[in-house]
Amino acid sequence: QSDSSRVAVSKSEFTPLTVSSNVVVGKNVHKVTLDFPSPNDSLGMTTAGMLMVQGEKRDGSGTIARPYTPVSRNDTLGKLELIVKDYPNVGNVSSHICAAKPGDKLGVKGCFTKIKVTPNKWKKVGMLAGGSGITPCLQVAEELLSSSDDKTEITLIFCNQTPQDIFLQDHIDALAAKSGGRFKVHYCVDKAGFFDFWKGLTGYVNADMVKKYLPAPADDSMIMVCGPPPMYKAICGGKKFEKGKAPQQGEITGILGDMGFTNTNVFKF
Ligand SMILES: Cc1cc2nc3c(=O)[nH]c(=O)nc-3n(C[C@H](O)[C@H](O)[C@H](O)COP(=O)(O)OP(=O)(O)OC[C@H]3O[C@@H](n4cnc5c(N)ncnc54)[C@H](O)[C@@H]3O)c2cc1C
Repeated sequence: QSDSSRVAVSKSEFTPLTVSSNVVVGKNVHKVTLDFPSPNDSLGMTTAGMLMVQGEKRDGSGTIARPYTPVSRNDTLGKLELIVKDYPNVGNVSSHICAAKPGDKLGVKGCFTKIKVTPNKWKKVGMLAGGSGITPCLQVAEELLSSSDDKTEITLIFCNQTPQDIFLQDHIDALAAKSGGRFKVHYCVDKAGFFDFWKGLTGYVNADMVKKYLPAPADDSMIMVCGPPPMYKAICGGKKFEKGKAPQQGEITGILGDMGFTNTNVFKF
């Protein structure tokens, strides 16, 4: 962020930003770029952060907002980028964002920090991402890998339903390739089907995969989990939702709980 840079997005009210591009990057997955009012403006985010995006409800009954995770870097000037998975025919804000055309405006509020990530805070970080749950994991990996002082060993297991559903693979593989071994990636699919060429992991994430690829429970390690509710339930237990309160982490149960992980070394996005 340069001295003359201004934070473009307010934490207290929705700031309208103009869509400058909307590109399909996978099955029902879009990369949407939003321009800041000035090319010198910045996002003002502390990693790992998210922002709220407004959208029209599908039934036309008004506007609602949902959280999304910027995948552009904190120091990117003039724009922010989102990766959004559309739920066609059922989604509300996801469909609103994915249908946006260059020139359209989207209301954005934030950024809000979910967990502060700084270089060498942990020795090892494991990541379990399901589908669009890749976005916070990518944000954290990019932030740590961009620091020349950082030595964190990061291992990601990126889960999708089938090999065709995997998106951003080129981007993720390129990050790993230039990380000097600091960032390792394993792809896992529920079903490889007739994809004989599939060389990755198959089936839902299990204890053997966690033991083999991710850090063991330790004070200087952290496992980050982001995916759909059934994935949280199986891997670490769901987040705790109470009316009128921000979502809480909830107890660590499931595969990670059985392996001795606790809230000190697991974070649910
Ligand atoms: C901290 C945080 C960060 C997030 N970051 C991102 C991000 O970077 N990119 C992104 O794409 N999403 C992200 N999400 C999810 C996002 O906030 C919305 O929940 C999602 O886009 C669906 O919102 P919606 O308004 O379209 O659908 P909703 O109105 O919430 O749901 C409508 C219907 O859509 C279907 N649906 C919604 N979600 C799912 C799901 N996960 N699996 C299957 N069906 C579903 C269901 O049928 C549901 O009844 C994040 C969530 C959190 C909590």
